[in-house]
Parts: sequence; structure tokens; C-alpha cells
Amino acid sequence: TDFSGKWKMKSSENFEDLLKALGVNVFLRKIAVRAASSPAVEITQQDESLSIKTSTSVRTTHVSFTVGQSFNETTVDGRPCTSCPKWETDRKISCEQTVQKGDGPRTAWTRELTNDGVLILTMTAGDVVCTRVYERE
Ligand SMILES: C=C1C2=C(C[C@@]1(C)C/C=C/C(C)=C/C(=O)O)C(C)(C)CCC2
Repeated sequence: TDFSGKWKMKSSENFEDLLKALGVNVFLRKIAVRAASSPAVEITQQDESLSIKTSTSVRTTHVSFTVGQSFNETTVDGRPCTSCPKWETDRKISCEQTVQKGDGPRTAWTRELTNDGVLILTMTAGDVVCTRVYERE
């Protein structure tokens, strides 16, 4: 499975509920929802290593990791965490996160490449699941 490419978001659900579950205040939630409504995502993948750049007008995140190896990133609301990406299927990466300090709902993300070439990102905080669907540019 090759996630490489430039991706544009086609749909998003529960994104604000996800931020609310993480305790993000309404002011920052409104900024984040607007900024995250039109992200530019660029993924390069070499074998098991992925580099994902997610650009918005307010904040750009860049993560690089190798599936099977834990790495440091931040939760969607910006808290440092350790992430453990694993292949759930040969087309889906699941990643559990452990925040480095403090507590809060368990967070995780998954990225899946469907048979018709659509990228599905889910982000979880406790029992809230945000689902965002991307198509190649
Ligand atoms: C703009 C964002 C902002 C925040 C998070 C982020 C980065 C949300 C974007 C997420 C995306 C675009 C995810 C994806 O689609 O992969 C905060 C809550 C810290 C508040 C400030 C604005």
C-alpha cells in the first residue's frame, strides 16, 4: 500500500466534537474547525516509512515515522505524545498515542487506503471518533 500523494479533504465529521472531548475551548475550536476545513495533505512513503505534511492556514504539522516503530508527535490538540503505528491490515495503519504528561481521554488515529484509492483518517478521543475522507489531488 502506498499512501504517497497530495490529498484534499472531501468530508469530515465529528471534528469539533473531538476537540471538545479533548477540552479545547470554544474559541480555539472555532479557529481549528475553520482552519481544518481545507487542509493540504502531502504524504511520501518509502517502504514502511511515511512522512505526512498537513498544512492549514493556522498551523502546519509534519510527522515522519516508520510503521512498527514508536515516535514522538503531538495529539491533535497539540500535546506531546508517544505514538505506536502498526499495520492493522495491509491497507490500514492504526496508531495508539500516550501523552507524555497529564491525563485526558485515550487518543489514537488510523489511516486507511481504500480499494478505490480514498484515504480515510480517523482520530479518536475517548469514545468520540472523527472521520475525515481525502481524495488525491
Ligand atoms: C489548525 C489547528 C488548530 C488546532 C489543531 C489544528 C492543527 C487542527 C488541524 C487538524 C487537521 C488539519 C487534521 C488533519 O486533517 O489531518 C488547535 C486545536 C491546536 C487550535 C489552533 C488551531
